[in-house]
Amino acid sequence: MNTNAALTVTDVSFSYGAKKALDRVDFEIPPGHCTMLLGPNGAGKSTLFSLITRLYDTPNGQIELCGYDIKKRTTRALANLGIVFQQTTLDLDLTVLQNLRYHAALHGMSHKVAAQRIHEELERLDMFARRFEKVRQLNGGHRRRVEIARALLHKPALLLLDEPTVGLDVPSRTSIVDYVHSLARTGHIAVLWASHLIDEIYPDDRLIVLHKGKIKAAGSVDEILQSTGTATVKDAFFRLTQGD
Ligand SMILES: Nc1ncnc2c1ncn2[C@@H]1O[C@H](COP(=O)(O)OP(=O)(O)OP(=O)(O)O)[C@@H](O)[C@H]1O
Repeated sequence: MNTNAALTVTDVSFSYGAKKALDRVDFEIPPGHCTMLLGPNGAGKSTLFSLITRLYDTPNGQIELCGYDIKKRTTRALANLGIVFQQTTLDLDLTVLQNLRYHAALHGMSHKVAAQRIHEELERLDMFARRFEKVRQLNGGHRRRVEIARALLHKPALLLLDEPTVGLDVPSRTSIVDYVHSLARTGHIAVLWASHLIDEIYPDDRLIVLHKGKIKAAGSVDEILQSTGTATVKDAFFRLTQGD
């Protein structure tokens, strides 16, 4: 086991009644990389994210964030997590600054520390000049940037992204994909990114392919191409997600 892992998922299963959504799932997410979670519709990605964020209880198996069990040390564990959901969770009638201040307060940051962190993250995302604008006035790409800034305010070790580029135009999508990849590399943060879009994968990313609740493959892009005997991630994905 890698003791530096930001996230460790061990033997996790989950069912909705008789429907098994996750079946003995095991993996680790190391810092310094984007790990792309790929899976067709119904693979179990959202269920997995709901378990990691404690939206659902984990009845079987164990999930640890930076070594803290999310069931036994919930507060310590979740302090290491930043998340961007697929649907926006910003308050549209508050300004950018108000949304971020509110989040910082929930994380127990002092006003001074919050102001400094908000400044830093908005600057890095080129959004500082828009801090007094109401979120409702921002376009989709800018709203996403605010959500990423918010997820990073408390300096999490793991950033969880659930298809954050859905509905964005190509320039906004490209800038967010680039930004998050550089964040993983230079900030040495761990990123777990659920995506349907093969072109969001960079050559040095790690991949997890989930299909019908089971992990079909996990490793670097090269390892997965080699083990499947394919030339592209698209071909590897199709090969791994055919049948059961
Ligand atoms: N509330 C629920 N009740 C019953 N079954 C559910 C529920 N939520 C999800 N499922 C089933 O569990 C399985 C995994 O669903 P999940 O939403 O986690 O997949 P996903 O990979 O996120 O799919 P998508 O890419 O479409 O969002 C699917 O078979 C789905 O139909």
